[in-house]
Amino acid sequence: MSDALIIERLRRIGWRGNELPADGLRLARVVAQHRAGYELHDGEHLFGAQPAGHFLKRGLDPSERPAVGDFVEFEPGAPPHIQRVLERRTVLSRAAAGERYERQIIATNIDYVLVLTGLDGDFNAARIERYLTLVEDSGAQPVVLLSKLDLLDDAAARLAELRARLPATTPIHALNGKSRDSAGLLAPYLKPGDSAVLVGSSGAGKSTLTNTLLGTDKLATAAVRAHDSRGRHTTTHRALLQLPTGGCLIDTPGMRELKLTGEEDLDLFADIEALAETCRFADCGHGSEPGCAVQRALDSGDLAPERWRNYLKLRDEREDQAATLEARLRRQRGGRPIDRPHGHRGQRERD
Ligand SMILES: Nc1nc2c(ncn2[C@@H]2O[C@H](COP(=O)(O)OP(=O)(O)OP(=O)(O)O)[C@@H](O)[C@H]2O)c(=O)[nH]1
Ligand SMILES: [Zn+2]
Repeated sequence: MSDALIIERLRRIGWRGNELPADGLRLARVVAQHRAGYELHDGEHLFGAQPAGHFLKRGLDPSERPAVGDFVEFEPGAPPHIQRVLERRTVLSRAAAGERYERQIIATNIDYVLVLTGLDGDFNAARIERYLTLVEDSGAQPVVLLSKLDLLDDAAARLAELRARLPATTPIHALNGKSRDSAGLLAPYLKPGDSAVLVGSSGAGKSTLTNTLLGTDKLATAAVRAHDSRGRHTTTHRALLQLPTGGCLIDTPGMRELKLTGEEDLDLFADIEALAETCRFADCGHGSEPGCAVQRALDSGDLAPERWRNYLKLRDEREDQAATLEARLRRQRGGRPIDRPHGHRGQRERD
């Protein structure tokens, strides 16, 4: 097979390089990771592969191992062995569950993260904000999609609420996931060579929209359904979908239950942080302290209680993760406490 054809196939699944590997190695993209190994795609075929021995060394930073979305060099064989991970363009990650603080990669080399929420009863602007926090710093561009527009008489109020909360640079599209028009609307995010992931809670309409993007009919929706042991319907795993627009959609189960990494900025809540800076006491708990700017703003209605709760939740999550990290560092240092820069006690009036 000619190099030109190999390159053309790799372009279809998002490869942007120019040079094919030498030394008998070949290029492919990681589209799934299982306990038993990896699934790779070369733009034409899907096949299994194993990581080379050096990826299994204890103590290796997990982020150095192949992850979904990676372009990798592999040695053909039975089975093929992944030798090297190419440099990542973007990295979506989250805090790994468990007692050790670790970043876990969800997907790499993603250009657009399509955050899907139903405009119906499921609508929750705070949750959308949390999803966006996860995308921040990944290098990928978030796009907010609101499905089930056709079920609402008037979505203007919900759209306005969301527009006011999100950064002006974040696109928001309300759509009907069942309508062909939606494929046209989203085409700019699914151009040839671009990779997108679709995230959103169960029932938001991910499968419906995916089928619309694929241009397949209702039959296909049924075909991708399966029943798990508890009889619930689940979406069977189709790791990489090549779309008619030339882009590809990576569907990874890891995107389904997103958790914050503790490393994101609280940028979306910069106004609240600025407000809290104006409390009389520097270490104000924003409860019943005199001169609390947050309580004042809540009383006057300048700060919506829901937004304040959402901010606290996000902050607590980050603090939990920081505490876990600190405990680990302390264990590593043989139990000695770590100097804390903000270790003051009691109330300290601002000067
Ligand atoms: N009217 C209307 N119904 C929609 C729309 N999008 C999805 N639905 C319906 O909402 C229900 C859930 O949609 P799915 O596509 O299965 O949702 P999902 O996000 O894939 O859900 P999981 O597979 O559980 O993760 C289905 O009955 C769809 O037909 C929409 O834009 N308009
Ligand atoms: Zn306060």
